[in-house]
Amino acid sequence: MPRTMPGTSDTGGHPYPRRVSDDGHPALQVRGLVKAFGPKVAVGGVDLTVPAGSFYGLVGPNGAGKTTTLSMATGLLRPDHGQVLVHGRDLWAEPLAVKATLGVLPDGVRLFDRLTGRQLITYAGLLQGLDRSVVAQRVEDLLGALGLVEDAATLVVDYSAGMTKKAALACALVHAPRLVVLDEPFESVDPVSAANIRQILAGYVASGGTVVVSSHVMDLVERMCDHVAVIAAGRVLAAGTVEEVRAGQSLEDRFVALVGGRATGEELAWLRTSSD
Ligand SMILES: Nc1ncnc2c1ncn2[C@@H]1O[C@H](COP(=O)(O)OP(=O)(O)OP(=O)(O)O)[C@@H](O)[C@H]1O
Repeated sequence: MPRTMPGTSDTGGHPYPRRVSDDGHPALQVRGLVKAFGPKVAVGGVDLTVPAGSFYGLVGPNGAGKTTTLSMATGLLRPDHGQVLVHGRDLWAEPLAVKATLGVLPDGVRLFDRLTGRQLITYAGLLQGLDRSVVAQRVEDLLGALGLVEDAATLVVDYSAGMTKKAALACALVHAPRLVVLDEPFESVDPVSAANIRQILAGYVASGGTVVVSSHVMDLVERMCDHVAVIAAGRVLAAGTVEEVRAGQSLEDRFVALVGGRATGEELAWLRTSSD
């Protein structure tokens, strides 16, 4: 069943204020993005249109180019070619102004991990130019929502992988951006925390925000997202609503059909312990 899009859904009762109506532009438009690392073409001409108010999944096998695409789409990595428009504004033409409207959870980027969790999120909010009292309130809200209150005074360097992910997510959300781009937000995160994060993101989308997530977990993307793009070898193989892309199959089956690459199981015969 198609999900109700923000703007038409009944969001009564949830704690997220409805955002100003969108400006008619997609939240994110990626046109002809290309990135090569030496001879390796990581992203070979990717086009994506992420409608405002959508929950958009980006899926693909290891090495498909998801992180490279999202890094270029969020101003972390300069494309060789192509254009990135965020709500109609050219990210690479006016990076500071556009980045202020973006929340980003990058994959594997070092945090200032000699700060405590509370300090790190506070620092992220202050860097975005928020008032100190606003930051203080939001930091406590985020620590509570993400289950980090007890560890708020612990140095981030001493956090587990999942706790670090949650602290980084809080940093991405503290300035209430219009678009959040999250690279593998659920990796290493326990099921209860993952459910809390999903709930936070669903509320954010219901209030008019836009979320882009990359994930390897097809079931999660199918349940959580209303749009999806399948990317492999640096190219988009399919994109659209989840219903369109899965075309009557489960998203996982469709993904395997599109991407291929299932091993036959014959390759590692030496690994079998029994001789028969
Ligand atoms: N800095 C780099 N230098 C050289 N090659 C790179 C670099 N970053 C990425 N690549 C290559 O580009 C390709 C795409 O990598 P990318 O990290 O974007 O894939 P991904 O889809 O995010 O993979 P995964 O699902 O495993 O995280 C891979 O072949 C990778 O080896």
